[in-house]
Amino acid sequence: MTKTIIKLTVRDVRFPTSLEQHGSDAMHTDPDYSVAYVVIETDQGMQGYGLTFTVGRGTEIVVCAVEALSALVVGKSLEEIVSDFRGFYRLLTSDGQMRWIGPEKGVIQLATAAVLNAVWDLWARSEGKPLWKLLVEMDPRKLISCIDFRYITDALTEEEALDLLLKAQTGKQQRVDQMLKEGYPAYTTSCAWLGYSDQLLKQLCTDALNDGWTKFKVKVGADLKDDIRRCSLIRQMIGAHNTLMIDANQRWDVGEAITWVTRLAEYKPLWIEEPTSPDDILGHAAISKALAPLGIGVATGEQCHNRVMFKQFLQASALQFVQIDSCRLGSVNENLAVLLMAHKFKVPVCPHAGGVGLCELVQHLILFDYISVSAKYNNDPIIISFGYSCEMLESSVQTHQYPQGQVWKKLQ
Ligand SMILES: C[C@H](O)[C@@H](O)CC(=O)C(=O)O
Ligand SMILES: [Mg+2]
Repeated sequence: MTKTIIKLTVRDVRFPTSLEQHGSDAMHTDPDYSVAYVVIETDQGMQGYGLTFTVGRGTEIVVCAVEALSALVVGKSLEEIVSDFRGFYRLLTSDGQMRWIGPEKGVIQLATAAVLNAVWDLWARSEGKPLWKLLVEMDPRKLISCIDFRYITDALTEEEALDLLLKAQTGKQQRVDQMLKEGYPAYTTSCAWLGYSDQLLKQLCTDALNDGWTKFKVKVGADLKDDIRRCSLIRQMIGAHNTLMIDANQRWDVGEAITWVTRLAEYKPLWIEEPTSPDDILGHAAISKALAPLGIGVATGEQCHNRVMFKQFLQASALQFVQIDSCRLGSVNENLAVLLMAHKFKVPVCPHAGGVGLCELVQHLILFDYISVSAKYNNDPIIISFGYSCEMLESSVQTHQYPQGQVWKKLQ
C-alpha cells in the first residue's frame, strides 16, 4: 500500500541554554540550542520526524526555507521517493529557482537536511527498523542509488563506491553483533564549554570520569592564558592515558592558529577542531602540515556545507578527522557520499554532535560507517529505537516553541 505524504509541519523550538552558557564557544558566546522541527504525515496516519540544528535567532529563517521546500514533498508517496532517492535529493537541491539561494549550502541546505531527515525517519519507521539497521541491511546498489555523485566523480565514482561497500560486506554480521553488545565509543564536550567556570569544569569532569568517559573536548580560542589554564587543569584531571581534543570554532587566522595551538601542544591534544574559517581548505592544509610534527591533527566538518567541500578537504590533505554532521549536510544521502569518500582517502570519521538531536541522529551514521564501510573503530553504549531518533517529546516542543512556549513567555 502506498504512503502518500499529505502534510508537513515545521516548528521553531528553542532552549534557553545561553542563560547558563551551555554550548558556548569562542565564536558562539550565547547559543540558545534550537531546531527547526519537521513532522511529515502520510495518508495512512504514519509520521516521520526530522530536524536541523540552529543556535537561536535565525531559526525562523530556516523554518521559512523548510516551508518553501514543503511543496516539493507534499503529495509524493514514500515509495515514489525511495525508488529514486537520488532524483528526489536533486529535486530538493536543484530546484530551478531555489538553488540560487544555495546551492547546497547555508539555510537552504539546513532546510533540506530537516526535510530529508524526516523522510529517512519515515522510511525506517515504515520498515520497523532503526535507521542504522535500514542502512546496514540495504542492498549496496540501492544505497548507492540514494547518493548524488554530481561534483564528486573526480574523487569517487559510483563504481568505486559500490566496490567499497561490497568489499566491506565481509565480517559485517560480526560487526553488527559486536555493536549490539558493546556499542560504539564516544567523546564528551559537555564538561568544558567556554563560558564554564573552572569550578564547574572540574565538577563536570569528575562526574564524567566517574561515568566512564575517556575522551574529552575543551573549547579554546578566545584567550590564550585561559586556554593554557583550562587545558592544564583538564589534562591533570583526566591523566595522560585519556584523550583530549580542543575546539576553536573558527576563531583564528591561519598563522595565529599555528602559533596558538603550538602553545597548547604540551597538553597533547589529539586534534584541533575548526581552527579557522570552515571554507578555507588551503588554510586547513597549511595548519595540518605545520601541526603534524607535534602529533596534532586537524578536525573539521560541523560547518562544512556539502560533499564538494569535504571532497576538496580530503584531496588537499587538509584534515585528519572528518566530522560529518547529520543536520548540516543534505541528510543521510549526502552523508553517505562523505563516509565513502573518507574511507577511500583513509581518513577516520569522528562525527560532530554538540547540539539538539545531533548525538541521537549521528549514532546511526557512525554505526553504519563502522559496520558497512570502514570496519574501523576506536568503545560507550548507545540506545536506539525505531526510525532516525528525531522524534521529540510533544510536551517539550510545546513548552519550548518560540516565542509562544511557556519557557519563552516567562523570559519575556
Ligand atoms: C555552538 C555549539 O555549541 C558548538 O560550540 C558545538 C561544537 O563546536 C562542537 O560540539 O564541536
Ligand atoms: Mg566543534
